[in-house]
Amino acid sequence: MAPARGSRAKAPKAHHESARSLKRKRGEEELSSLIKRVEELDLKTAVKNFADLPLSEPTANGLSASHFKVLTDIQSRAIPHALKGRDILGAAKTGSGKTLAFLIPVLENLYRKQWTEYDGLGALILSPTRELAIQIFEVLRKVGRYHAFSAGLVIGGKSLREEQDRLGRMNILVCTPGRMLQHLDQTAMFETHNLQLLVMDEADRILDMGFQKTIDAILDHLPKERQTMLFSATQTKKVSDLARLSLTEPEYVAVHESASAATPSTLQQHYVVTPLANKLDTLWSFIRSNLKSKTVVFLSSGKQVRFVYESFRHLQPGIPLMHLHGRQKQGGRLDITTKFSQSQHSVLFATDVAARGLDFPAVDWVIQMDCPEDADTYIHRVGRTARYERVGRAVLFLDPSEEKGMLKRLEQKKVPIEKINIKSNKQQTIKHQLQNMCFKDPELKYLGQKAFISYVKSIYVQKDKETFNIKALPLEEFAGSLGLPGAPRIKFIKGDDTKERKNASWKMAHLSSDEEDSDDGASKKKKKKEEPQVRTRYDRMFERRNQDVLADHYSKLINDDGTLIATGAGPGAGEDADEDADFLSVKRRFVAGDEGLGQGGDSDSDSDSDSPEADTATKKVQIDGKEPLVIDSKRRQGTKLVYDDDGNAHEIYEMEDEEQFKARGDPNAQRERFVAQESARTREADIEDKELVRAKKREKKEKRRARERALAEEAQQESGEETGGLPYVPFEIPGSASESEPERDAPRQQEGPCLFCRRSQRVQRRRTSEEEQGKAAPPQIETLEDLEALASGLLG
Ligand SMILES: Nc1ncnc2c1ncn2[C@@H]1O[C@H](COP(=O)(O)OP(=O)(O)OP(=O)(O)O)[C@@H](O)[C@H]1O
Repeated sequence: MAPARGSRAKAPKAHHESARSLKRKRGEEELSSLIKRVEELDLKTAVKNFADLPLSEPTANGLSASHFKVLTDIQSRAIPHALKGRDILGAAKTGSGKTLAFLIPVLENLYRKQWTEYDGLGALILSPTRELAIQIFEVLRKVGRYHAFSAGLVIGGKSLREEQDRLGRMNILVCTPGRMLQHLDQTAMFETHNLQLLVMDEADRILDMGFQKTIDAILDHLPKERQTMLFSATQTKKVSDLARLSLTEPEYVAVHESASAATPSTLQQHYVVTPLANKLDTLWSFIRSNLKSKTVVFLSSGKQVRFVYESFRHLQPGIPLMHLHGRQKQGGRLDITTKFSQSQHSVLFATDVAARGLDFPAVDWVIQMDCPEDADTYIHRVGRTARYERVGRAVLFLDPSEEKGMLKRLEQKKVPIEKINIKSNKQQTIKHQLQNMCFKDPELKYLGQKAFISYVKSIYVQKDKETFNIKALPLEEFAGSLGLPGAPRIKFIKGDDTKERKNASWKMAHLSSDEEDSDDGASKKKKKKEEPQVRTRYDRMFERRNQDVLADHYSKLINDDGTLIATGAGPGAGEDADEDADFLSVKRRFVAGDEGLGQGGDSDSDSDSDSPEADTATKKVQIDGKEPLVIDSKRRQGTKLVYDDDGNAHEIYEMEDEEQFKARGDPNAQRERFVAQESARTREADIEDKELVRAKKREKKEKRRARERALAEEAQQESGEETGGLPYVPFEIPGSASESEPERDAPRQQEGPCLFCRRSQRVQRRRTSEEEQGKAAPPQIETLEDLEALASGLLG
């Protein structure tokens, strides 16, 4: 008998459905088996290989595709506890693999809970710096590539609006604290009530005073019932911190606690005693003798970094130089970290923004030109070399006054360090070249002055007075070593604010300007408020360069009458002066013979600058030893001059000899003729001007149209990609290796982003198979935009 109509069509559908339910069943069985294996995991037996851990298929595949096979000590000790949902306090030496120790549990614990986009934010990973957040995100992308979770990077640098749109659908976020709090406070659709895991990398830094308020505010937004994991090479065990985090019976995993040293055994550590005034020479000599190395040089502030970088660049040591500090633009910072990572031989001058967590491959040397504020900072800085079983060398430069105190601190923290001497035949001096360069280049001199001030400031605010003694430092010689003709004068303010600053951690004070995340916004606002409202063009000119940091040397050239030029010193004196006036005020002294900007006089009172009278004061400027030029701002009225072919200046209308004028005829007729001529000239000029305005408008319009056309084309291309392009997706939906496999999350794939996910899976599968066959390399992330595009692309 022939089958009834329609039954033939129904048969494959029924078959398909039963295959699907079979697969779903198999998926469920695998999941419950995984859950059981985790429950039964024996915490006493050390796990050696990732293959021996109860891990989901997507994580296992991600690890093997990233060539991770054997666990490091911290991973083997921490991951089993973390898989069971325990709170973790993880401490292990630098470069020992802490990142995977928290990323694997994050992926696995969400996977076992069958986390989907509808469940919202499942895990929050906090990093103290943007660079580290980016690095963590990249590792997450690598090992999590076969998972279906959406992951995002929230580190600022983009408009809040752009990030807001995506946040609501993220499962895992890697972020810096400041930006995170901004979203928690301002993004309406951003819910955190479901959060399962909170991770703090470099936890001791995140929990220290610099971030205290921000972290407390973030914690207020998070549910108390959650798993919390803290990791650092210098872990906090402070009870108060643990209480703040509501940890429940945390497992303290400190793998190297009983080790004889707090630093990797493959790291050779030395120090040289080099007087402050010789440090630059020593650094230069070191770089010149290590042109085939990769070196990170740590300095105490962004201004120091800029000065050393710029001056060494002028001197051309014969090796690529790079610099990294918190004041650089985000894109630039990422470029530099990428370039340095890829370089074989180069020198990176950096502030402590690069001290923690950054995993630059194959760094040979870490040089600490400026003494670190404490032993923990030392440990993190040297940790940029000798990572994961590689060898590395570190040298600390110490002024004789710092030697005793610092060695004591290092010994207390179990840091083995040996003294070495500089070979005298290798020591070169660049003092004279620097002086010459600073003399010729006011910009460089300005940087040198700023570097000097920021260094002195950094020493002044140090808490450890046993190591840092500002009175013992030869500041005049130090200024000379930077190429400056004398030490910029600095006056230390006594008062409540200074006291507060003195008691604060230097790192905090320093990082507040270096890191986007520090909460220095309020103080910036305050400074803005204090700016004097009326400032003349001359005030601004004088503030622009060199005026706030002038030396004794210059003051000797000032006239005996000591005529004072009062300008906006103190809180209102422009951005840079603001910073220095935070707790140090710079005595203003105007300079004679200072690259054409010389002035005379001395300002004894900072309040001079704040008073509006300062703007109308008489200014006396002396240029290259010539007679002082007196500028009375009350009578400052410009005269327009024209120059003839010989370069002589004339007023526009100069008086003619009266007799000659009368000889030319009736004065009234001459006047009328003159007026008529001038009116005709004005009309002509008017027509030209109007034509010019029209041409400019046309040009503007053209440009706008071109922009619109480009945007339209871009949009077209984008929509083309939506249907046929290859968007890259970091994570794959588990269990979807073939279309016929059960689709655990089938319903969600039918809506909005799910369509994208399915296509992405195909793309990802294609890429993966290509990668496996060695046909295609994983896409290179070159800019922050690439990286952010990954996160946004994932969410469609
Ligand atoms: N199991 C592993 N097998 C091989 N390499 C690993 C393993 N785990 C981590 N690594 C590698 O070791 C290096 C250091 O890892 P990671 O950056 O996680 O160290 P860390 O302990 O967080 O260092 P820091 O304290 O400086 O932040 C990285 O290059 C990483 O790829």
